[in-house]
Amino acid sequence: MMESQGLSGTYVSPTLPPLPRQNRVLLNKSSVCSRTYFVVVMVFFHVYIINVIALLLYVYYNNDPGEIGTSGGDPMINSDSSTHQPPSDPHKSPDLGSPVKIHLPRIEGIRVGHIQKISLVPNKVHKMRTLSLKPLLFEIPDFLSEEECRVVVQLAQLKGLTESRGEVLEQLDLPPEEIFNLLDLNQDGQLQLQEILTQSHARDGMWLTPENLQEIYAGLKANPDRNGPLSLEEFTRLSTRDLRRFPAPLGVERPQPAQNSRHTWLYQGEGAHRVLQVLRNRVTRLTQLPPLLVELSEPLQVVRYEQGGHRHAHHDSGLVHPETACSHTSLAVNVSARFETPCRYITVVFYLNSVESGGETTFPVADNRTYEEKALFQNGVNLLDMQKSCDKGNLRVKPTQGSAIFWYNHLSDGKGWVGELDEYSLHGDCVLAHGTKWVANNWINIDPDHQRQARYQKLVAPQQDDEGDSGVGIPEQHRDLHQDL
Ligand SMILES: O=C(O)CCC(=O)C(=O)O
Ligand SMILES: [Fe+2]
Repeated sequence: MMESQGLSGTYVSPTLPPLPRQNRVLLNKSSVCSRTYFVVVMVFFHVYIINVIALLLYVYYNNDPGEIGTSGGDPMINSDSSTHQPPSDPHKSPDLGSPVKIHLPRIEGIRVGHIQKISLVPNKVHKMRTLSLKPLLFEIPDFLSEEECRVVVQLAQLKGLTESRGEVLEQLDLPPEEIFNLLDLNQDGQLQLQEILTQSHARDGMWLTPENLQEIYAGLKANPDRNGPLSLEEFTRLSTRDLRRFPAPLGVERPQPAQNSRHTWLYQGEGAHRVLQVLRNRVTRLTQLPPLLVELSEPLQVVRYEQGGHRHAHHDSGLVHPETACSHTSLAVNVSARFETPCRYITVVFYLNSVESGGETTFPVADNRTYEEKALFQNGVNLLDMQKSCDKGNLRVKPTQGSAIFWYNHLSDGKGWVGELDEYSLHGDCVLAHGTKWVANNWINIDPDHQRQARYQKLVAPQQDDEGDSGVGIPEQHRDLHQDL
């Protein structure tokens, strides 16, 4: 009884005889235990507090107002949840010496046929329709007024149009070793499948026909591992015959001029014709991109096609690869990359007149379940060839005066910046059956390498850079109401 009192009680009556030694030891042990318990609890408590503080700091720095390349907060005010809000990510830009948060707004397509109301000009509501999700492609009827279309065409005529580079048929009279060497991008002495596939993305410089590529592709597939690589010896055996320039098919002796178009470039910056400046601002509102990114992009390209004119399927932008640099940033940032590509995040096409027959812009693989190079050349059909296969593509847009279409040539990188080339953005321009077709291309150039873009901006637009908001935030008056119907 006494023992149990001594063990469990905190105070021991002074009138009671001293506790046996063993019990005293037990008492001491008990107080040590409670101290240890207290220390452990305190340690946990502190760790918990530190975690909470770290979390708060993380949230704080992730919500810091952006600098270069940011949209400056809510990029697009939308009536419902259809607005894409890319997750934020703090990027360090050593050249700018400050953490930079990048949010490129990206308009959501929701589903094919979805219509959003957009406010682009005062007292007018435009309806923007989703044409495809892969690529993310929209059509905006009446984007330009008849008068604006007329002014753009006349300004182009005033400036003068030059012959667009035709696609020529020419036998390649280079020795196979040299062709092999040109194709061997990584210079490892072997041809990998990826190196051949890369060729099919090439734009104007395309110099092998799809048939040539198919032949080499078949050779790679025929190799024991079914995927190449090809040695020079194997390549020589395979392709010494009939290497021709794109897009003339083998056996064609006297091809028609393939493109039959003329073009010019119209500057849209300060001092340019009011209509051109207005159109540029409208594109900024449409895309919701930071104005500076739009301002620093290529001028407006105006193209006139005559009867028979067309453009084979191509990508407007290039593959994102460590070996490639963007044309617009390469000089400014002095990079020494092996290849240069126009980094066109977005293409906006304005139709300046209506076309009766032919001349559609076509997206051969839009919304296909998968994208496979070899699916472009199947059953004797070459989906890249607009002279033969225009009607075989998945989607065609008829040019209607004043309409605009726009699409993203790149995917998002998942952090709010420009990611990989969207291969589904492959498009071409069908043969114009008769008459004339006038279009304008507004390309928005953004380097997928954010640091290169930031350095470029710092160089070409230093004032805006120093102003804090970098001139790339969306001005209040540019914020649109995008409303889904
Ligand atoms: O004219 C068209 O419809 C599209 C033109 C085009 O894709 C281009 O010039 O890159
Ligand atoms: Fe194009």
